[in-house]
Amino acid sequence: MSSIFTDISSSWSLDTSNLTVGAIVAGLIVLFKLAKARRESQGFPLPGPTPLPFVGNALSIRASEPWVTYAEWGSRYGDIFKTRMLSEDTIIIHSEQVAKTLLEHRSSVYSDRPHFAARLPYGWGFHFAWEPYGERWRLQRKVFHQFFREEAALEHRPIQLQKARQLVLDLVNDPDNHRFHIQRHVDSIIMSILYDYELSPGRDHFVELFECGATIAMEGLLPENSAIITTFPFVLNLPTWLPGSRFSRRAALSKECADGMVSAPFEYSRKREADGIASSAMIPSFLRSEKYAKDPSTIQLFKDVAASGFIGGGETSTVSLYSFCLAMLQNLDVQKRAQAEVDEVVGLDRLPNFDDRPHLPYVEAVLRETLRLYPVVPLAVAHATVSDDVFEGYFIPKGSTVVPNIWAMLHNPDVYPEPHSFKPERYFKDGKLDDEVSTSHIGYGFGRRICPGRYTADASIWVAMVTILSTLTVSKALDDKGREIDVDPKFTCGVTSGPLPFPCKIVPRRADFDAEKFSGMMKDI
Ligand code: HEM
Repeated sequence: MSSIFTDISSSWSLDTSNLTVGAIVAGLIVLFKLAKARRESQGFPLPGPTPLPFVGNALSIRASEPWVTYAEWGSRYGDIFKTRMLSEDTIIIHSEQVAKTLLEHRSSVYSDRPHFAARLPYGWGFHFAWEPYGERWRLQRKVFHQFFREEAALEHRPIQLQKARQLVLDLVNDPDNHRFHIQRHVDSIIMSILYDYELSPGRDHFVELFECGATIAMEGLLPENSAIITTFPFVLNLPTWLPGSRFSRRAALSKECADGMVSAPFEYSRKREADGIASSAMIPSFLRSEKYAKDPSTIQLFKDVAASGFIGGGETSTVSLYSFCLAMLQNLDVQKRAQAEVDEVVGLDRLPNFDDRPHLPYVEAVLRETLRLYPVVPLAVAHATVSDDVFEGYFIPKGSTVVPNIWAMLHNPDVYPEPHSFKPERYFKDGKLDDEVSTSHIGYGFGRRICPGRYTADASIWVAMVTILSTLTVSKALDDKGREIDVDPKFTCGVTSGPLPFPCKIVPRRADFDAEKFSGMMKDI
């Protein structure tokens, strides 16, 4: 009897607790829906292409140039719209004006980064481009700023000048490997500034480490792969021997490379410092500061920031210079006019330097047009919101991924008539450079996340360009019958985009301009 009673009472109490739990859950759902409805009633949902079940809009996006698809959608749906990749929504900003309003004027809301599920498993916690908006990011940016802000970047000029001249010498000696020399030139600048490290001849082992880390990590950080990893996080934990375990295998390899690239060049600087070799580069300067250089968390901070600098600055500046070569090859008239300006201002007996810059407006316009026609980071780095927002009646929820389509902004025919043509003249009004026209600096992004390496990038690219213009001619390569090979450029697609290797001929502009004469001219630095 008592056991029956106990059974009944326990089953009754079970029912009661079931009911209670059910009521709480139902109450929570109602509350959640009410809260969501209240939030959403603050504004309308954003327009955008209708997503298909499961895949969203993924199948309609041009895989090799997603920014072109987004530009077409921008013309249809307006300056801000929403698209969906698998289960992830992304807000695309189509116009510069909206980008400035949201990412700059409301930067306290729009300066976060989306959560990339691949970031930590791929070993990329070090890179502050993907660090969430918060105290750690602020510290990283502050450290970086000390060495790369506008005035500090002036200190890099002797290195940039010397490396630009070395680049020309390398191109004279070995023109066929132009892509390699451009990349090496950019890497050598950034490694000098960060670690006071001179690249070894040929392939350099630190650079190889960075390349290995970046190549694998970029795969994981690509939006489509990131969407797969976010939607099916278990793919990162599959045993590496299982078929289909590609993501977990790549993550393990990526982490190994990332750990190496953060530590190895730092240890190189540490050893040189211990050997008493003085340098004003970023890491050696840090190692000399008694106050900070013994604290493990500060050491890690500097290691991470320096590696972020190499990753942020290597590929981007290389791609810009390579795009410049492509533009010169395809626009010989522009190249001739820029060369004539350099000859007139600099003369034929010396090489250009930074003091010449204000006197070379056409070269300046060539630089702007290169960064406009070939934006290196066409979709910037995605921003994210830290709180709900309403913009022109549209509701933008907290945690939204927000992507400025820099490519669309720089190809807007209302601002840049004939946007697909290379026309430096567009920046002139009444014979003078007109700063009103130029918004090509938006290639460096927006607001609190704007590229902190932009002053260094701008100076590195300018001095390399002007040194090439003063000494070399870039033109179409010839086939074995002596006919010019036309170039139909193809572009890479990732976080950065730039020309795939193309044939080209690089020759000294004057017959007497050989490596020996050139080496002599380099001595005026
Ligand atoms: C042509 C050259 C370059 C271009 C076009 C470029 C472009 C960009 C863009 C579009 C962003 C994202 C901005 C945003 O989120 O709105 C960015 C971020 C960044 N760039 Fe650059 N960049 C260049 C060169 C450099 C150089 C030389 C360095 C280092 C010396 C560098 C370091 C960084 C870093 C660390 C970030 C992350 C900033 C953050 O999230 O707070 N970049 N860059």
